[in-house]
Amino acid sequence: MTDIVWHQHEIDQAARGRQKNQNPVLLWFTGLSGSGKSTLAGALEHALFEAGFHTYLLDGDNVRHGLCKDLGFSLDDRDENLRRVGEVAKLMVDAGLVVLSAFISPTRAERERVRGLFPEGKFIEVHVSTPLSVCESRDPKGLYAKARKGEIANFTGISSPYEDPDAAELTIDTSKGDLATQVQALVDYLSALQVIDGEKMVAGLGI
Ligand SMILES: Nc1ncnc2c1ncn2[C@@H]1O[C@H](COP(=O)(O)OS(=O)(=O)O)[C@@H](OP(=O)(O)O)[C@H]1O
Ligand SMILES: Nc1ncnc2c1ncn2[C@@H]1O[C@H](COP(=O)(O)OP(=O)(O)O)[C@@H](O)[C@H]1O
Repeated sequence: MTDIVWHQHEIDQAARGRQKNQNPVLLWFTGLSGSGKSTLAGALEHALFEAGFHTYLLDGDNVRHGLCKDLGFSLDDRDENLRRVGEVAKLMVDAGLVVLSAFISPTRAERERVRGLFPEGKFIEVHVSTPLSVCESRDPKGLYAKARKGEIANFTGISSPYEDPDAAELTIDTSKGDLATQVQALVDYLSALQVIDGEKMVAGLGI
């Protein structure tokens, strides 16, 4: 590795962001299975896309069909899953995009490692803090029932740990309030940070 030297290209992240009228960042949604990560990230992406912003949503279930299909759910495999996703997200932010990611990402160390890939302010951690009891009662994929019966090993919240973030930029419990209000809170945060120009958002957010 010592013989490999970084090549600084002329077109950089700031230039790509300017071209797209946005300030590229990574919004990292973390929380239990069924907490609402994909729903929230998907609704926010929809609202941003409708307003003309340039986005990409990286979703755990989807990434595990390709880039990470060789990985399971041991803590080591999750670590490698999130290492790869962090690096891919970094490239996408560098490409000028507002990147959203929806991964359980159960440990503080994994999330802090991804945060460490970005300058201050570019990694926005969103803790989807919906309680385990609510996630388990939703059980949209029937996975909690299988985990309780011992048919799935290492299931987050049941037989594998989830560590709550200490200092997430935002915390959203989807068992309270409605989706439109939650998405509006995210949009307001991005506008305040000048990631996007909030004036461009379409009324109703497309929800
Ligand atoms: N053992 C176990 N534990 C947790 N989740 C499981 C497991 N097995 C399969 N699934 C399904 O995989 C989705 C989570 O994948 P992630 O890549 O987000 O997980 S991780 O960040 O690497 O921990 C998760 O998706 P979400 O429900 O969208 O969170 C589950 O559908
Ligand atoms: N903001 C929300 N408000 C109310 N219910 C929600 C919300 N987001 C998700 N849900 C419910 O929770 C279930 C799981 O959501 P999902 O986004 O798939 O979670 P995750 O990606 O964290 O596994 C959905 O099928 C839906 O019924």
